[in-house]
Amino acid sequence: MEKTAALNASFTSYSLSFNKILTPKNSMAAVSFLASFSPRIHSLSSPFPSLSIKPKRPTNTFQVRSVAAPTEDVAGFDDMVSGTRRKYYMLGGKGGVGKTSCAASLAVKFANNGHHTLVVSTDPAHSLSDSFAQDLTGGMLVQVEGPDFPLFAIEINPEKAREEFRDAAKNNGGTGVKDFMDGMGLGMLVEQLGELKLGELLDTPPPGLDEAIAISKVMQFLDSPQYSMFTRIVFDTAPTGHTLRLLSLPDFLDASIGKILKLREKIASATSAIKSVFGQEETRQNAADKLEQLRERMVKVRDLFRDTDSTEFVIVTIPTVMAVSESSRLRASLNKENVPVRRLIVNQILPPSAFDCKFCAVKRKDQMRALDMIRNDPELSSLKLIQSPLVDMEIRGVPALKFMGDIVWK
Ligand SMILES: Nc1ncnc2c1ncn2[C@@H]1O[C@H](COP(=O)(O)OP(=O)(O)OP(=O)(O)O)[C@@H](O)[C@H]1O
Repeated sequence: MEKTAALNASFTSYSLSFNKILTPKNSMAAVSFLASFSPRIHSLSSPFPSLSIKPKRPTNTFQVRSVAAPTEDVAGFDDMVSGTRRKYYMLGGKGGVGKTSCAASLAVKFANNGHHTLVVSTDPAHSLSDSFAQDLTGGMLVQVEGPDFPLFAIEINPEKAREEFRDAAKNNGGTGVKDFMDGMGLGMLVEQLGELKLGELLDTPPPGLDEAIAISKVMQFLDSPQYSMFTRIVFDTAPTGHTLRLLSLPDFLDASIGKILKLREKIASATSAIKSVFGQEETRQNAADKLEQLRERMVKVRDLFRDTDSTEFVIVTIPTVMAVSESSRLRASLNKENVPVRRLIVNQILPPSAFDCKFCAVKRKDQMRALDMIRNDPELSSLKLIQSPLVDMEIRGVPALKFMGDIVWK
């Protein structure tokens, strides 16, 4: 009992001193702020033993120290969790900054707040299974054990998605048709549509395609009534570069697939002999339908990213100049594409400490510089700034994710 109280007091001072800049002036306000949160924090059990050491000082006397001074907001979780209309949250940013940890912790928090939640990994290098410390592989919905309410996860296999596109496209007038047309002396027709670069498109699909298809596949099954119970969908997306390409991809694909279909029609009407290439009329029609469906789904993905009512892209970063610069570029691109962004998570911030070693002091200064950069960055300064501390253990498993979620998503 005594140990639990010590743990709670320690964690209370940990998380609050982290989130507030304490100066002699506001320390009393901080103490009452602290008191107002204590019931929620008391219910936490820390999966990080090393964070659960007894407090350095009693809460009401802990030394007030100016540690980090960013303009900090709470995430506005109440707003994120309210309502039963389906909402999509896409978490993205530079590689390794903590996208998966933030996405998984958000999913756990939604589920623990009564939402049927689905967390989707479209990152070709999946780490959801590692993050939840459960086997979620296989490209199917798998229930995550641990949260209070149903939480499902899916890791989409991008290679498989890419194959599907390749097959559908090939059946509808890809390289095979071009070769055939050349053989028939009808290459001119294909040349007229030369800018299509069909062979290239099919053999080396543009980057971002697999992720776009992965998202469209998820949307496809979410459209069916048997999955209508999911009210929160959290996407753990691929690193920035992929995301940016994905954003411009739907327009590109929309045009390309449209052209492929047009080519197919032209060729089919040019000669009935072409039928031998496409096979039976029925097969041809099926393949055409498939491609058309794919095109429609791409358009849906594009629209989903831009739907301010149901979707939000949350940028995750760390306090380094490189990561902040990349986040700024990501925000600018998302803005250009009209993708709604309201929140920026700055992950892995050094927790406050009364006595820094030399390394930590330098590191802290460095982080402060990056936080300053965010505050002065025209793309990032308007976003809600959510701080997430660097913890001294890996965030793995539902209890750890719950712990993280309760710090980040407030
Ligand atoms: N706040 C934190 N404190 C300590 N460790 C953290 C924190 N956030 C993330 N980590 C750790 O950093 C590593 C990378 O995190 P994560 O997989 O969430 O990043 P990611 O951005 O999804 O990476 P990738 O781009 O490779 O998919 C993991 O080992 C995770 O446990």
